[in-house]
Amino acid sequence: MANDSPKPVPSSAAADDLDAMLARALGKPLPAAGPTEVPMAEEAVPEEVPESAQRCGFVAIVGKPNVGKSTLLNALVGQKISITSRKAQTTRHRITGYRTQGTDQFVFVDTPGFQTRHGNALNRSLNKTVLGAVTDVDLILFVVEAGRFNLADAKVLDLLPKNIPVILLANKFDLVHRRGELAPWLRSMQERHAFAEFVPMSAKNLRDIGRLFDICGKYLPQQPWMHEPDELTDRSERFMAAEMVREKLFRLTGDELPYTSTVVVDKFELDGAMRRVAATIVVEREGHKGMVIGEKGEKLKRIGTEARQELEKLWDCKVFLELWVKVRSGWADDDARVRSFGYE
Ligand SMILES: Nc1nc2c(ncn2[C@@H]2O[C@H](COP(=O)(O)OP(=O)(O)OP(=O)(O)O)[C@@H](O)[C@H]2O)c(=O)[nH]1
Repeated sequence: MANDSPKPVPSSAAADDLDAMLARALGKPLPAAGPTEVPMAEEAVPEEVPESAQRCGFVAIVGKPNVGKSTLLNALVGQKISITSRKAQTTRHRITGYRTQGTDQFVFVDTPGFQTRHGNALNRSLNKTVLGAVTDVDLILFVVEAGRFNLADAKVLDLLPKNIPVILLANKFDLVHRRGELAPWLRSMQERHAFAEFVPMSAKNLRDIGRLFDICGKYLPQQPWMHEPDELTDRSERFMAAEMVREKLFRLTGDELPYTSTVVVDKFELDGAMRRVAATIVVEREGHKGMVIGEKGEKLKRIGTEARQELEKLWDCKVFLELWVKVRSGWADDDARVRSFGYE
């Protein structure tokens, strides 16, 4: 088993050694300092692969909030299927994305960042989702910010089963300017868990994503694919609509709006080639409603326009999107409400 024999880390790695080690882990050259945006992949349908040659497995992406899990999932799938924002706790559901490359089919499971700060019903539900996601997989990508590790990371690491290989994925490597300082960090990380491999990278760098595929491929068991090679996700269009509105909501309101605001799709209809969506943004207080609507309704209008444009791109059709805002105080503390809004 790969994680029975962690890679030895040089005991007194100088910056050069570390660079060489990182280069080996990543394949040369090291990532450029600035991140490059990952373009949406034009999904090429893979050539016929005989069933006997197919490999297929589950890969869970775990980590505390805001380390870049959703950015990574989107880049791996080659399409935006998970929303991202600077606001922690954007991902609230287990999202499965697929990617088929050559003989390999990867089934990726994205998880909400594990919540340690508040014990409300929403967070209890989120944490249960994380636990469910890591128990039955072939490989775990434990995502941290390169060079950093705190209590929140430690709590996630503690949850990981010992019998499944875990790759330490040191994300946001583009933000590390003194790579030499990573050596002691890496040593301390190896003491915390017998990681199968160490991958410093940037989820925003397409070349790093290619290398990550090569690294992960060898952990997939040999078995027939579970999905069509051009399938990308098991999430419904209705779900994607709610997620897209939620992303724009968080991006455009910044830190003013508490993360407990959510989006519920009230209507989803196919009208010829067009999709008609009506959704409600649910906030906890009257004051939050104003933040969402903005002066003369400008903010809400922008949220609607940006979400509509992204959905039109995603589905390649015209979208008619109607948005409402409602106040439901205390919903995130109420188990029944949390369930009624679609959380498991
Ligand atoms: N510089 C840099 N920023 C990154 C990288 N990966 C992600 N980010 C940024 O980090 C922020 C958080 O990314 P997300 O992908 O939403 O993080 P997450 O872990 O899914 O967050 P939760 O949904 O809260 O669990 C966003 O602003 C991303 O653009 C990276 O490799 N380099």
